[in-house]
Amino acid sequence: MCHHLNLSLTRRLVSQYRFLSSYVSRRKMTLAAAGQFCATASMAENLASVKSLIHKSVDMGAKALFLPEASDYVARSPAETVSLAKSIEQSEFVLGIQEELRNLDGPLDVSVGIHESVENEDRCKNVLLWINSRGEITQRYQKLHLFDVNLKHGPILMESKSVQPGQEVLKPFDTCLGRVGYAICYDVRFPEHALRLRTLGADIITYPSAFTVRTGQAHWELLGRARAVDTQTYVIMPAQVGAHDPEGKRRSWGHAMIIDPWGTVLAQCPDTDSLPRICVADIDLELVTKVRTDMPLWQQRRGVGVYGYDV
Ligand SMILES: O=C(O)CNC(=O)[C@H](CS)NC(=O)CCC(=O)C(=O)O
Repeated sequence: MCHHLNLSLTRRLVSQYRFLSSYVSRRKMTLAAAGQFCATASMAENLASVKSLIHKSVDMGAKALFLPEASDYVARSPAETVSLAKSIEQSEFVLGIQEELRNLDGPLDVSVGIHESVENEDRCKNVLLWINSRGEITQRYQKLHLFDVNLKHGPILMESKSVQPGQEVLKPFDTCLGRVGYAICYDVRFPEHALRLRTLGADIITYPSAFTVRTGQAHWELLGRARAVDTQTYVIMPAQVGAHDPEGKRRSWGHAMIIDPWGTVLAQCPDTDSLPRICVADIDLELVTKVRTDMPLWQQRRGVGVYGYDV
């Protein structure tokens, strides 16, 4: 009797396990990595950090690595920011990443934030590039919203002193993970931008950042999760961390993270040191579809007649 019971229980468990594992393995999931490190004013140093993140990502089986804003350098003044800027074709930092990707074993795509110089202009551009596994630059976005703030207890930063703003939203583009929408750092505070990316087809939005410690403590995770829940997309937030100069005048918040379309933080880097790190999570496009089907926000929006504008 007892023997019988155990046998049928075992059978039931085995068949349940078979069902579940076939269900799980049928779902196509692709591993994404979000990078965190501390860029200095030395492009060569930063390239070395980024190369180590590229290798960590491949070792862990990730198919794309998302790097922070200003991965090429974080300068000590607006004047230095402009003077270090290069054209994309002449940036040894970008050329170094392209070459590294061409020589890898596994295929890896990279999203990376850099500065781009503009000929005969006294300001540069803050841009985000997609570099595919063959080392080709296939997408370029220029930061739309510039971080000009003057908080009573700090920070005071005037990004527009050294940077020209972009003029258009970049249409989300296909990648091995899904359709990616591009935005940078301070852009995360503008929900209209995220909503527009979703309307244009994004499954994933990335906000590569160098958030200040003060604003990061108060808003970083809140904003990332809010944009994920607003748009029902994955949100990938690569981040600069720690002190960028020896005096520690400029520090970044860190906490690189990957958030799913339900708002769950799937992975996060610690801020206990400034070592180059990645956190990884599976991108599951079926979850994107499920969240959107269960709660069809985009069929329920009221649009221009009610809000005064469409997203
Ligand atoms: O200066 C560079 O080279 C790279 N760019 C940045 O670090 C930018 C502009 S100063 N930082 C931000 O946008 C922080 C936003 C932020 O912290 C917030 O929204 O609270």
